[in-house]
Amino acid sequence: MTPGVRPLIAGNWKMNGTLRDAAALAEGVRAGLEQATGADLLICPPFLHLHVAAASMGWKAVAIGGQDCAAEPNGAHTGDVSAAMLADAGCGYVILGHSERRADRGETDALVRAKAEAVIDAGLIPVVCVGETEAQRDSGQAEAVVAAQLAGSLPDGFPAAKGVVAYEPVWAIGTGRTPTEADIAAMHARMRAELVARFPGEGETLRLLYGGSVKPSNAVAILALPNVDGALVGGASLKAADFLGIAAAVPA
Ligand SMILES: O=C(CO)COP(=O)(O)O
Repeated sequence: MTPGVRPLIAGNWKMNGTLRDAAALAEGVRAGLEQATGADLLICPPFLHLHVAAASMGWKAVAIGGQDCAAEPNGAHTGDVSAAMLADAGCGYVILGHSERRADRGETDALVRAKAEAVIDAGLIPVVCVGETEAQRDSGQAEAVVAAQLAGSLPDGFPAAKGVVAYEPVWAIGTGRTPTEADIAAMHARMRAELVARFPGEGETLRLLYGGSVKPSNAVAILALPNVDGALVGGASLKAADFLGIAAAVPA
């Protein structure tokens, strides 16, 4: 953790569940909130489940986020959802540039940057994801790849003091594999250095999340690492007890 920075535990529900499931999961998270945690909590349901999750949450105990948004503010963009629509639905955050979108939808750093600008314009906080593939790590390029993604994906107007960046190694997502603690710490130190150089005076307190096979059993060790200011959780965020168990790894 970074001294003086309040950690963020974020759940990315991806494309899972029904409306009923979303309401029950949000309710489960809300009901377990007495569990002590020193972290802010964020859940990111599918678009169609945002409203029911926000309503079930009581709209404020836990922040709500989208998993993506359009780069354009409105207009003739069939099938897209704007940042302003997400704000209207109760969102405070938007995940951008997740590796599944970079891989499945061909999202480039430039598109992620344009989306981040749209999110900032709508008054929301971007959660920008970066991370190397296994081949890139094996060939010793991991830090260079992540540094380039950061440079290309973050707009100059990135609200670094309150913005969020998530390091999610592609090969650790949904696989049960994680980098060593030393590798996570080294990557987060490199990212912090890049961010401080680009956003002096603000990059120091930007929340740097780790994501990729985080679960209650490894959360204490990962969240204790320097420059790890929270977690972006996929599979384990679909069970309220597991998500809250990860949040409980942050000392109250
Ligand atoms: O992609 C992730 C969060 O955005 C991580 O997913 P898992 O926690 O399922 O590995």
